[in-house]
Amino acid sequence: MSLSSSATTLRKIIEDPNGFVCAPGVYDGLSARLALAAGFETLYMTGAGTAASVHGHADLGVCTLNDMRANAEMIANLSPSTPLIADADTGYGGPIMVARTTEQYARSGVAAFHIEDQVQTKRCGHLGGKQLVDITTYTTRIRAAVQARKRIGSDIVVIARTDALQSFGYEESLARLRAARDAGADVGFLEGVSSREMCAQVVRDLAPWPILLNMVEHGSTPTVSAQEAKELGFKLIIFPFATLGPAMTAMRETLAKLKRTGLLGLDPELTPQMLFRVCGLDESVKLDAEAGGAAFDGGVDLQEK
Ligand SMILES: C[C@](O)(C(=O)O)[C@H](CC(=O)O)C(=O)O
Repeated sequence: MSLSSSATTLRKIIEDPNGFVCAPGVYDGLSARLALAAGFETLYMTGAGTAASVHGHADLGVCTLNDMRANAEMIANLSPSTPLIADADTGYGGPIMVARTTEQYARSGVAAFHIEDQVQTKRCGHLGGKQLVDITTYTTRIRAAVQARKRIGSDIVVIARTDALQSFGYEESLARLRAARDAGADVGFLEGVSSREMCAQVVRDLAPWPILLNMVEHGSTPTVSAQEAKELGFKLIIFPFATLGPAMTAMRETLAKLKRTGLLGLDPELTPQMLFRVCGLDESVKLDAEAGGAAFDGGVDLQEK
């Protein structure tokens, strides 16, 4: 399988007039395994989830290129044929760093990434008070990514995100996305779309350029389902909190129960074997045996005594 194959797969879906991508946000190996097991054909690596899980920090520009690349590489290689769209924040510096980000993501098996026009001390797009770089700096970032992609002969999909809506309004956001498109970006992403009308409008104003919808429930964007997004003309929809949100609720509830009762009270089917099976237990045991190893000859299930 060639290095760019999942990027090529994603490109084909985006170029297909009937193609549509619905990608749940994942932030670590287990959440990615669960999304794959649920049958999703594209994954999204959330930067907010990476900051929260890797560093225990808020989405405030805490993750470095190395943090993000390492997490993306691990996730992308759990199922190399499944395209992974990864957050690339601001590109982590000037044009030289944006080029490094592009090359490293491509070589790590990432199929697509988004770069935005916030300042380096960025924040989650659904927080207030965002500060932006000017349009020239933004298009320089996009150009650096597009040129790097071409230089290494990768199909990695460059998604141009603008955060300009909150401070500068729709027309400026449109101008920024048009400039990014002219600089060679493959997909547009208007962060924090604030109404359904605007959803339809941004798709129309930039047609036939493919547009991504970022579905952050309880953020700045009205709740739109994957089906509705498709009907509105979006080509891709990501749900950054698809696994982080429910994980947080479940962990909180179980921890409170442990504190209260001294027990977890987990579902009976949640055995260690079941958890590890989600994480490739059987494939690993098979691999060992096929190589002539005998470590798991007796299996891994508990024997009745
Ligand atoms: C898409 C995003 O960049 C992410 O990190 O997943 C975030 C999501 C969030 O924190 O609400 C963003 O929209 O900025």
